[in-house]
Amino acid sequence: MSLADRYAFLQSELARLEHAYYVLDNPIVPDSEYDHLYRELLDIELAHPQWITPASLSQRVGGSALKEFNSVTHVVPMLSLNNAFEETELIAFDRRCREGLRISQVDYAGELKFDGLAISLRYEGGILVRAATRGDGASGEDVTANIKTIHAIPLKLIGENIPEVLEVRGEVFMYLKDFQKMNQQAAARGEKEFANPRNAAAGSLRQLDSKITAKRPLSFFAYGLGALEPVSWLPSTHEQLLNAYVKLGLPVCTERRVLKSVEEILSFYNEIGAKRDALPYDIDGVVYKVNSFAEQTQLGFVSRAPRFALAHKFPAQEALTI
Ligand SMILES: NC(=O)n1nc(-c2ccco2)nc1N
Repeated sequence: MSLADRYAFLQSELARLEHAYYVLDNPIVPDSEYDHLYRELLDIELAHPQWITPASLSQRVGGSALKEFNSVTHVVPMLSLNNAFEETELIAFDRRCREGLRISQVDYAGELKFDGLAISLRYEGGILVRAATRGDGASGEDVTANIKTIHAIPLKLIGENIPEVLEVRGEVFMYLKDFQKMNQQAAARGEKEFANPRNAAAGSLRQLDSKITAKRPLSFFAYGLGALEPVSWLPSTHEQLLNAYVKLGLPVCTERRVLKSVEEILSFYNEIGAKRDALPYDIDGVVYKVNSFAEQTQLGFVSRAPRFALAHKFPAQEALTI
């Protein structure tokens, strides 16, 4: 095998090992084996810097610190969700959808509402080229260098069905165990501790020096779509979109299912509410989205929030005395 072939093998093998560890939560090799291969990759790049591409795993830890964040316009606005707190609001939501669509039954995609930071990832030709915060929904901050440090986010999409342009929307968050460990280490060093995982994620993404972000245990779940070319790539439903994301190597939470009635919506809400304290990350509710994209388009948006989606919030968790 030539050195160039060895380099190509290392790139794909390290990406495969990362995907198994950070996306499937299923390590294939011990950390020492991963570190050994990674060091070999760095040695080859030292000898052949002209071979380095933006998708090389060595590019996860960026270069020098930024002076400021550039602004990014969201061609497809990043919308917020209308909130519901009471069962009556759910029933009204389902009725509005059925009446708006003039049908008697609507399928909803039910998923968790992660309590982190909404982010838009832009992939061109399957390569991660830009990442931006939600901002005011119309424009956000370019946090590409910081996002590239998150091992759960692939620098390169995998599989045969990769669209030319794909903007993946999702949430950057911190697992509770990683958050607690980070705070313990900060306390041991006499440094500031974060109040909660959401603040820790937000503070980590706001770093102008991505070397600091690289030290923070951030993760990501995909749950939405922004720009897409060609639009023919889009499957018919939200559920199928998330299944396609899994095939592209993106992390998608498995705690999701199609709900076919208000009764099923309520049992999903109650089931998640009952296991909320046992989840490995913070959530502040569940989200229902009309599953069919054709029906979503028919329902459209009111002001800044979609008519076709609703967040159903849980009561605020009593402050944990850590
Ligand atoms: N925060 C969160 O988990 N979200 N947020 C959305 C969303 C926001 C706008 C459209 O979809 N979906 C999920 N699961």
